[in-house]
Amino acid sequence: MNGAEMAGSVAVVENVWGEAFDKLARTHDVRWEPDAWVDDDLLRHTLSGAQAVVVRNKARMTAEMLAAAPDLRIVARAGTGLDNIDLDAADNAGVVVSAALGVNAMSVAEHTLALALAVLREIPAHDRGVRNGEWNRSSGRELSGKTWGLLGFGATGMAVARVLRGFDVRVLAYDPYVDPAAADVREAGVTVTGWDEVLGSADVLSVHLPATRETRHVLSDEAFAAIRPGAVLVSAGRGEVIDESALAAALRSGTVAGAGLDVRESEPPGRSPLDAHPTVIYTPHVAGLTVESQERIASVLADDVQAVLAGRRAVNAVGKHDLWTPA
Ligand SMILES: NC(=O)c1ccc[n+]([C@@H]2O[C@H](COP(=O)([O-])OP(=O)(O)OC[C@H]3O[C@@H](n4cnc5c(N)ncnc54)[C@H](O)[C@@H]3O)[C@@H](O)[C@H]2O)c1
Ligand SMILES: O=C(O)[C@H](O)CS(=O)(=O)O
Repeated sequence: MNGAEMAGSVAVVENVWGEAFDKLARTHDVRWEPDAWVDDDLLRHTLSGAQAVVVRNKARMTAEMLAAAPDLRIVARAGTGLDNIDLDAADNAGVVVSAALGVNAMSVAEHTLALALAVLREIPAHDRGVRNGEWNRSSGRELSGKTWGLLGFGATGMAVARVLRGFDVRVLAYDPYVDPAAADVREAGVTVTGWDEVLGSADVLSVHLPATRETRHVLSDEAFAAIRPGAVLVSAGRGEVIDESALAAALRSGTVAGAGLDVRESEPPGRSPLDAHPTVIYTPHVAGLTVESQERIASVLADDVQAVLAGRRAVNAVGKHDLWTPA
């Protein structure tokens, strides 16, 4: 197909991959600018004339950016968190926002378990030791028989609960927006309860909260003071939820025994007091990134982009419109 026959123009402004995106490029005029999110001017330039844009978690789709892209019909979010997209502005502009909600949840759940077990069994420290010629056979701690607390019981919290079925653990969850009587919640075998109970009971506390005005720094000095002493913390939602200075203090005092952090207050992070702590394990925001999840995400989003550009409804719309609605 030559440019004139293509079924619409698509700007890819962050690093996304998957076979379905490659297929989309055979029928649509796809402009790959994976670094365009870094600079607002470059992003604006890349969006000019685009009818669809594919973003991850960095490109800031603000009201101003949407206004600079008058041809835009759909913002396709290759992932879950929506903190970089002004949904109200997209709604007002008649633009569809499609997101792969829940599509990477099992990847996040497996990674959450991996981080918790790595902290409990001190795997990175042992690995470093053996490479340095040491043979330090100290005891780790079991997960069996313990209490796991989930902060946020949406798709990823629910997937963690599913993975935990293979372990002998009691699972508590804090999420005031879920109905404890809903069938999927009851079937998950999880007790949905209050903030204080989850904090005060959990031996492992995993965080699966989105970044919102309400969740910023909810894990503060005050919250760490309420945590069960010696708990392990895993952070797999958004870094802004945890006040990292408060976490560093909680690690120093021993309130928190160790932490597995996939997400950080700023990404990539600068040097941090957490770096010096031997029981802190980092991963670079990869909990949701697996070959399988990225293929699934590409598939659902490419379908939605194709649909909206052809005048059909998006299946994964998260805003007011599932069909482009010229403002
Ligand atoms: N580390 C990663 O790679 C990765 C991957 C996927 C998602 N995420 C992040 O994790 C977040 C959660 O993902 P998800 O798929 O479970 O999303 P989700 O929307 O399915 O679940 C989020 C849950 O948080 C709850 N919640 C919102 N505000 C709350 C509050 N103040 N207190 C308690 N609960 C609250 C909601 O009710 C919802 O049930 C996403 O928003 C995204 O930012 C990170
Ligand atoms: O929100 C998500 O889905 C994850 O944080 C992964 S990414 O899409 O933001 O990279």
